[in-house]
Amino acid sequence: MVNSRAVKKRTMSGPRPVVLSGPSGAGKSTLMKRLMKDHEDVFGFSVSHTTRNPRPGEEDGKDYHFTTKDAMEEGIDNGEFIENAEFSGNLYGTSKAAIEDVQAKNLICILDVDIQGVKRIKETDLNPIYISIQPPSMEVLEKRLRDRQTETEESLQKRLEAARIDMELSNEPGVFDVVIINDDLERAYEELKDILSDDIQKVQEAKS
Ligand SMILES: Nc1ncnc2c1ncn2[C@@H]1O[C@H](COP(=O)(O)OP(=O)(O)OP(=O)(O)O)[C@@H](O)[C@H]1O
Ligand SMILES: Nc1nc2c(ncn2[C@@H]2O[C@H](COP(=O)(O)O)[C@@H](O)[C@H]2O)c(=O)[nH]1
Repeated sequence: MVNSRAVKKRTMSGPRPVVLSGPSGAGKSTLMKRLMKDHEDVFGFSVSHTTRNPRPGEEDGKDYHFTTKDAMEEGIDNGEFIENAEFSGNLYGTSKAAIEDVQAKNLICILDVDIQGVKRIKETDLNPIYISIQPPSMEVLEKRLRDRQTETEESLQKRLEAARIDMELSNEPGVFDVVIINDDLERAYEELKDILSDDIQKVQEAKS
């Protein structure tokens, strides 16, 4: 892991993208939504494709592009995705268009992907900042996932199994630039904001 100063570099082509990863239920969406709400016109979300069913309140085209396995596989075969992975029995993927849509607006592109996505993005020239959001423990993670009431018992067990692998890999040197333990939400959010503060300021200055 390098210090946060070292990850505050930017690509020449515009704001450097941010990859948020970490176990399902660790708090990625919670932190990301707050970051985007508090910094309007700074961040843009890379809307992934998925074959899973929408949860109550999720909007097609905003939270995900909800699609079928056949359509997604066709898109993958046509080279429309920079990465894709199977997670908890469903396909997920980042389309090139999802990233281009954000970059065209000169916003910091945020990608929310699992650990497989992280590995695949490392094979591309996207050059994002890699941030892992981790829960304080497996017990806390399981409680958060159960309390969220979005998973069947089968899906929950698959997610916990994936989380064990994720938690091990996230500690390997060089995988992530920064690992944030999301125990106290306020503290985790302050840490995330601090890591991105230079990038946020540069986008704000460019717009003023
Ligand atoms: N620091 C925290 N303390 C307590 N609860 C939290 C904290 N952070 C997030 N939560 C809660 O934990 C649950 C999981 O959070 P969230 O949905 O943001 O996780 P996620 O990492 O985005 O999961 P997924 O990858 O499945 O989308 C939510 O109900 C959220 O309100
Ligand atoms: N490799 C990818 N992983 C993705 C993508 N979009 C989301 N995800 C990850 O999937 C799990 C489960 O998400 P959920 O919304 O069903 O709870 C989570 O870890 C996400 O980070 C993607 O495009 N590629």
